Amino acid sequence: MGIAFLKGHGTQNDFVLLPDPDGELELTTERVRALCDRQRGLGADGVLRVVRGEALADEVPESARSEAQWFMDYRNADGSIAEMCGNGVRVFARYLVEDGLVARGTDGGADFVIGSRAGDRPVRVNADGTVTVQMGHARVTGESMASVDGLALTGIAVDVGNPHLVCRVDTDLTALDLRSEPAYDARRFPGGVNIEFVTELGPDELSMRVYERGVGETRACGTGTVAAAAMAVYGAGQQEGTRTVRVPGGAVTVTVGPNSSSLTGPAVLLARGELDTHWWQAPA
Ligand SMILES: N[C@@H](CCC[C@H](N)C(=O)O)C(=O)O
Repeated sequence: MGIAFLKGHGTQNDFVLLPDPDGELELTTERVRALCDRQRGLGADGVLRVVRGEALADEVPESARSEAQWFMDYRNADGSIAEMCGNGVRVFARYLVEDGLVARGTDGGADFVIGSRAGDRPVRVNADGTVTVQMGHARVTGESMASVDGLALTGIAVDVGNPHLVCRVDTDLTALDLRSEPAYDARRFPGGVNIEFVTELGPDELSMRVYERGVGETRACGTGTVAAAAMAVYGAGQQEGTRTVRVPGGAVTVTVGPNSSSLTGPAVLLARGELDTHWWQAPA
């Protein structure tokens, strides 16, 4: 028997899911990198290990211990661990419901909680397959600088469980060269940072590109869209507000309040199969 996997994406931020209810898989950096590699692996921006909360209790910091039945063990494509993934958690939630690991209610939707290293995230899998996630407080923690493609930008630092630097861009967003990592203040972000480039398209609509920590440019970043909406809503002097955030891979809806935020968007499962056990032992 090989090792079960699924492939999914949320606004084209794509993931390999590894169902591992009892926490038996040894998810090494090498294996994550090989799985995510688009030539020698399945190809993905990250890996979502689907594990029961009780099975992972010893591996997660005390602050992230959860009573939730399922825990999202998230890894970036370079093998690093991140606290949270807003697109990944939607795909993770949809998998649990589609495979009957969480039951739907009479309205066809399902409400439950998923544990993550950033804390518990209540989710609703809607009857139409979209997913709404309560993303917690998007906390603005100050300002910092980034530079990319010859542009020096001032950004707003936003903590969505993981770190973000949201930079407003007045020039054509599609022309930005994000093939290499933007420069940022490593003293301010010693663990690295996800950097969003954002243009306001109208009072309720943003356009965003992102360079993700541990991955590179991706076609979407859920936590990044929450950070971008927080920048726009709070920056407009509002306590709460809703924004459509357009990214290269689609669009999501984000609502930001004084101490809370929510993210609604698509979650797609497109394939499932088995990894070869020989490859898993020594990914080539
Ligand atoms: N794609 C994710 C964010 C994944 C983690 C991030 N790269 C980090 O290192 O913090 C999302 O949809 O939020």
